[in-house]
Amino acid sequence: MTQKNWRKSVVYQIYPKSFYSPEGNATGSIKGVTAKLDYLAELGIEYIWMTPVYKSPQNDNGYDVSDYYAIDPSYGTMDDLDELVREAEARGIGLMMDIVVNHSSTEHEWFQKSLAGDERYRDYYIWRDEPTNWESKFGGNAWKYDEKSGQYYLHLFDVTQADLNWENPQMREDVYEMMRFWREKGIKGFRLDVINLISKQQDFPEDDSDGRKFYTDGPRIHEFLKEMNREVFEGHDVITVGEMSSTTLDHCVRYSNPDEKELSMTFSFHHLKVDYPNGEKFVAAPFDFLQLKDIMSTWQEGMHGKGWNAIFWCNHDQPRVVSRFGNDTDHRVESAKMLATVLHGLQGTPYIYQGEEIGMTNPGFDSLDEYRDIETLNIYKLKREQGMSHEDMMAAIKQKSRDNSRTPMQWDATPHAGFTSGTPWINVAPNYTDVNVETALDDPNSVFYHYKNLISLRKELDVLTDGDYTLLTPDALDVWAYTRKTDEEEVLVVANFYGPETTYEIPEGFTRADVVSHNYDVPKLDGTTLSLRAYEAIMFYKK
Ligand SMILES: O=P(O)(O)OC[C@H]1O[C@H](O[C@H]2O[C@H](CO)[C@@H](O)[C@H](O)[C@H]2O)[C@H](O)[C@@H](O)[C@@H]1O
Repeated sequence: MTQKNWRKSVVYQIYPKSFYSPEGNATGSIKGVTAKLDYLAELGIEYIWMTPVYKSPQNDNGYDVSDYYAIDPSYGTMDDLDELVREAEARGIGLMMDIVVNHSSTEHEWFQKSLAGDERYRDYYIWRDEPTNWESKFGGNAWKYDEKSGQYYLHLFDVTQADLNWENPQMREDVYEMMRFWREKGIKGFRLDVINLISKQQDFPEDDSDGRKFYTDGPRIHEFLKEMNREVFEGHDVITVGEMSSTTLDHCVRYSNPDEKELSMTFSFHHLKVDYPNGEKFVAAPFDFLQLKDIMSTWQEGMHGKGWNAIFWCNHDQPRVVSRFGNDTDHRVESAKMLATVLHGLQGTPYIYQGEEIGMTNPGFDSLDEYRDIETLNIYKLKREQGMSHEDMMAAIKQKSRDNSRTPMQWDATPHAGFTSGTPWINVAPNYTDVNVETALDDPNSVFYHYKNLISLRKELDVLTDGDYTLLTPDALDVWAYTRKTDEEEVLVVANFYGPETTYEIPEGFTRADVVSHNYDVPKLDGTTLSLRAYEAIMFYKK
């Protein structure tokens, strides 16, 4: 696939644990992904990003890798992976692997040798005589004491996810060698987990906050990524996306500017914190629409001509977007299509998270027993100890838990949504009898076909790839309207983010005949006055 092509491509994210189990197991498998490739080809996506399937104790669902060269038996075998690569390639789909090298599992051989004081491996992790007050992103202090050596190791995530020491050149070379191994297997892309956290400030100071300023976009990050590019990517047909935790626009321009030779594109998360009052995730709260438009517009303008955004509403760490920024009760279909239109009109590479293309919703679990995620369970315990009530905490979890997106993919209306004939590892969302792939494929007006149209428009209309972005409605409390322009072409996207009907004066020159995507039958357009019904979204295109 050429450089030109990937900028017109759409990536589909698969969380294999919840995708499909043809074997009838509690968890999905690699064979389950292969079995559904025709469905993905029908949608029109060109890459699959598959979250980690390496050997792992699964404390953080595979983001705690204990062997980077082996497939976890719960997912199948290396032969299954090779088959998936081949079968995907036969359908014009490239497989992207998830590389988790900010940390490894404490069960990894490297950490076990480090723990034992092995001369080579001790320094593969970050050991200190004294801890700092840095906080783990999953709650509690980020350092764990080891009695044997009398030292502390750093874990920015779970205590079983020890941070690797990127200052050690031999460790870095081992990581690059592992990545080359996957590249040689025919992997067409790498998604790099929290990659902007790998370079820590080496004096490890105390903080007046949680410590993130001392390791986010850290002192040697660009040097490390340039080295990784030289050692693994350069001259090869692979695309790369860095997951950038709490990053800045300036850093993302550098990470993804082709001249810098670091990465193809970056994920940033600021637009998904517009429902975190005072930066607090675990509080139930409505989202701030003005802030959402402002943040996404800032990133559209700031990256244009300089870097490249990975654009997304959902992933395996986020609630379902139709429940979050749409309306998953009275207007599920309209609002799912509206959100798709707004995102797929933007510049960047769109990522669709499994089930988003059929408008899957948060499951609405009320009981803590139904949640599985390590972050959710850790934070519940911590916040309760700090005095938050069970009711407030459950309201927050119901809205924010990462498990909202991890319920099984809804394939059909049979028991467990056709995900497995066994008992799934996490409950299926109760609405699976209505919201499922089979129903969506049978309905020409479904959310699925709306996504399919948007994916094919990206391939057809160069302006969606190249055009600049202008926000037309910064202050409107309900409408998001923007244009994308090149010298030859122009796109106008207008969306009502709420239920009540509203009006918007569109720029001169667009007519009903220019509509290329719409979630209602006929636009209510009178001259330049557009009346927008609940969650109505229209994309106009003219040359
Ligand atoms: O919210 P941010 O600070 O901007 O960070 C972005 C996400 O980072 C983490 O996600 C990834 O790393 C975790 C550890 O490997 C893993 O559990 C997760 O599944 C990865 O996607 C964090 O856990 C997320 O909540 C943040 O959204």
